[in-house]
Amino acid sequence: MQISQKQGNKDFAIMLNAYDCPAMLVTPQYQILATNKHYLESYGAIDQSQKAYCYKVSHANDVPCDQAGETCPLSLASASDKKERVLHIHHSPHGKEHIDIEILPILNDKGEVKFFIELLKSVTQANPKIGNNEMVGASPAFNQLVENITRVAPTEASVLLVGETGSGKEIAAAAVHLASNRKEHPMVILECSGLTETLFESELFGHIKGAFTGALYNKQGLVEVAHGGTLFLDEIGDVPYELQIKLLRLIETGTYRPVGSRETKRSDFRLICATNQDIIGMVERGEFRRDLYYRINVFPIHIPSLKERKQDIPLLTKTILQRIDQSGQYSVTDCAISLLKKHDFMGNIRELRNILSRALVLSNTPIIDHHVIKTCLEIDRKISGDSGSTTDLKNNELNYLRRLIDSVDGDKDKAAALAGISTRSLYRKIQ
Ligand SMILES: Nc1ncnc2c1ncn2[C@@H]1O[C@H](COP(=O)(O)OP(=O)(O)OP(=O)(O)O)[C@@H](O)[C@H]1O
Repeated sequence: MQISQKQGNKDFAIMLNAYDCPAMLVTPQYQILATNKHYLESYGAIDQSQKAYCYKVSHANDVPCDQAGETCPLSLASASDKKERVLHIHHSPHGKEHIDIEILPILNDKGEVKFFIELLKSVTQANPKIGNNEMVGASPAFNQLVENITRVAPTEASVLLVGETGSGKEIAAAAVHLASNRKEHPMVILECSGLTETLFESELFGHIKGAFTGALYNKQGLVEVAHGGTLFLDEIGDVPYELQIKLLRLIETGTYRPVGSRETKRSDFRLICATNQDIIGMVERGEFRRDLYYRINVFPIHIPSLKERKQDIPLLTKTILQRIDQSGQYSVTDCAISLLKKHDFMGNIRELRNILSRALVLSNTPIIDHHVIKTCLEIDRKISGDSGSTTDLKNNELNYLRRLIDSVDGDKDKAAALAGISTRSLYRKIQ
């Protein structure tokens, strides 16, 4: 616990220790009067030789956040006289961090705000700097996403993640699960597209031996595995209409029957669904059950496309590069990043990842420059049939694919996956 000697306010400062997270006592003039023991453990002592202001300590700013064009929790709580909550990126001894801030105004008997208690909860599923597995980003669209995830995660509400392909729906589902009270239990994923009725049912509910031809053993369903944890249904819009009623029954009652069994089982899971389709349009066209839509759509979260968060491209590029090449020897030039920023990423972050995987193969040096990125982007356009078919481009593509195959020791399935094309197309192209 740290108390500003000049201000005293010891009683308030002692109270801060009752919070199980870092907390500080702040005046309406932004001055930090005290911090609790969790604050000290997480962020260290504040220099009290001069007045410590929250905007200086947490943001390294010289003016309050609202004067720097950001939301200021203090001014929000002053205006409402109520508890407020915002997501901020703080500077800390560990670098930049997403922090979920809760701020409580303390009023005197005249109803004037005397102090604020600021609670700071670190959001570990998001990272505004290069990170290992978490979602990274620092743009307003990304911060809004993190704020939504942080709010809904501790509740039991069903979440519907809506976003374009490759925009990060699965990683967002994992972030919700990891920030929930169910994080010690599994998150089970079912990819709903392309499943026949029998397969869907037996995957989800399990089956007993002899339930259908080929059912040689009893098989546990994913719903059972998800007990206590989270069930993530990816591409929910692809569940055939006839099967939607079974899903509805499961969600409404928490009960199900393994295929071929008369026994009714029960599972307690939190539901997260994802789609890249216009699911409301599907409801209106009668392709998706309205009752099921209302069940899965308790808390919808929009996953921004890369187009909506172009300013995250430099950070994402560096992070993804580090994740695909753990030797850490590769770097990207500013010119290459500018080129990436101009690209229209229809496949979003997955496309960015593919392009960077290709760049590693094509680059002759550990410095990935704009020439390499340009070639990777041109190959992409060529593969999707969207550009002039110059001989150069064809040769580039051929060279690239050959080097890609060499780099994975001749494994053509792996090379095709890296190039984002089918193995058949790969064979056709290298003939
Ligand atoms: N914010 C992020 N920070 C770092 N990597 C990310 C982020 N968002 C997505 N990715 C990466 O981008 C790739 C695609 O993400 P993900 O699989 O979650 O997308 P998706 O929307 O579920 O895709 P699909 O629509 O095909 O199911 C993954 O490699 C994932 O790790």
